[in-house]
Formats: sequence, structure tokens, C-alpha cells
Amino acid sequence: MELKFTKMHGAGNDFIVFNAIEQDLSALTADDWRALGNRQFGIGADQILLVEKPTIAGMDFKYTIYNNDGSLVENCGNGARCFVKYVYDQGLTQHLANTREVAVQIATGTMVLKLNDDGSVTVNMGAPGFVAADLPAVVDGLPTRAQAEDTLYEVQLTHGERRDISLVSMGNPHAVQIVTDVDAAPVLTEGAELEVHPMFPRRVNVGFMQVMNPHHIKVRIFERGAGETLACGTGACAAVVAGIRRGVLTSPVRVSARGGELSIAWAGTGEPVLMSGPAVTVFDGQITI
Ligand SMILES: N[C@@H](CCC[C@H](N)C(=O)O)C(=O)O
Repeated sequence: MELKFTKMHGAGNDFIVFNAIEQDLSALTADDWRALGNRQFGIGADQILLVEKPTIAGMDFKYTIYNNDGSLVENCGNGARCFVKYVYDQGLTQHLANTREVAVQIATGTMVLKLNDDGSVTVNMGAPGFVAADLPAVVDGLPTRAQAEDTLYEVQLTHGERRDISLVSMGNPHAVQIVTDVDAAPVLTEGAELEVHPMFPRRVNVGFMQVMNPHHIKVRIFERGAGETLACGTGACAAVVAGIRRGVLTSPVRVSARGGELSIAWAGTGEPVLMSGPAVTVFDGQITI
């Protein structure tokens, strides 16, 4: 089967984007997503994004996301920005010519994406969630500590040290901790351990943030199903939300990831998180699988 794709990235978080409206990808399996995402034997990407027809009235598109380990996921923020640039560049929507906004259906609901005049994209990511069971996270018996509006859960690692983590759902699950020096943080080892910690039955994205000042953080995210990436949109949102709830950040917040910068605004509980940042096309290609 011959498939056309576009390689894109948002702040270095990279994607293979398929038009699944004009191409039939229904026979592809988790093994195929894994093979396509493989950096040695495939195209290589952190996630694979499908542009599909919506099944909910009023939506322009359905947005489906796979990690490069083949797992289907609920949300991808950097991918959402690339998604809107893709449908605009490919002429798949008339809406953008007028309002420059599209409404997309995702696994957990809907999302509005706006293409800005400078080519950047703003995504309304919806309201974050904090109920452990919803992430899901099993927190029974874990020591907790209140910090401002947040609840910190004390998690024990195998080497004996403990970490205070905030739990945030951006549609997908995030465990966020504050570190003093993000460049020296043990992202690969502790990220890999926490991703599959028994308290997270569906695994988790692990965020490490260094607070530079109340309006600026540096982050590194060990993504569920992809390992450490150069940026993670939902991870950046989760870090900002956790920092605001802990009382150490004030909206809006500039987020510096290793692959680029995002800007995140959040007005508090029940309000949506607004994320702005770049969306870049790298090349178009065709692959036989
Ligand atoms: N890169 C993403 C998040 C992709 C999904 C995540 N790895 C998960 O499994 O939940 C982003 O930009 O948000």
C-alpha cells in the first residue's frame, strides 16, 4: 500500500501526518504505527497523527493520535498545532479562510484550534482535571501534602528517594514534579520508572519543571509511549497548571522546552488552558508499507 504523508514538528516534537479522509488507513495496526515511527527502520517520529472525518455533528475533523510505540492516545498538544496547519495548507477546510479556526473531535471530547496571522497556532486545550481516579492514578495510602490549591502525592522510587508529584489530566495523564536544575534532572531514568509505576495503570507522562520566575519555566517531559521528547504540549500545559495550583506560577507562562518555546495561559479551576506555539512542515513524502 502506498501512503502519502507529511513530516511536521511543533517545537521539535515531531509527527507523521496522514490524510485519512482521502486515504484508507483502516487496515493499519499498532505494529504499523510502531514501524512508521521507528527512527532507524521507518520515517521516524514521536507521534503519528491522522486527519479523519468527524463522527460528531458540528465538528470539522476527527484527530487521532498514536505514540511511536503503537499505543492510541487521548491528546497531543504540539500535534494539534501541526494538525491545523496541515488542514489549512492542504486546503481541506474553507473555515480557515474566514475564521481561521477549526473544531476537532478528539478521543476525550472536542478542541478548537486557531491559526494566528504570524503562522503560530493557539489551541484551546479544554479544562484540566485533577481527580486521581480519572487519570487514572491509584493513590490509596500514599502520603499527601497540600500546597496552595494543589495536592502533592509522595511517591517512592526504587532507589529509595521520594518525589512530590502533582497529578494533572489534559485528556491524557501527567505526573509533574519541580526540580532545581532541569538540565541535571534524571529524566531518562526516573521518567522511565514513573511512566510504568504501578500507581498508573495506563502509564503516565512524566514532567520535570524548573521555575525560573513566576512567568517562566523550563521543562523536560518523559512521554508515555515515546520516551523523552524535545517538547510536549500537554506536558507543558500540565506543568503550568500544576505550578499555578502550587502557587509558584502566574498566568501567562512562557515554557522553554529543549526544542522550542510555548506560551500557556490558564485562568484557574474550570477554565480552559490556552496554548500557543509553532507548527512547522518539514517535508512531504510517500511510503510503501
Ligand atoms: N507530544 C504530545 C503528547 C503525546 C501523547 C503522550 N505521549 C501520551 O501518551 O499521553 C503533546 O504535545 O501533548
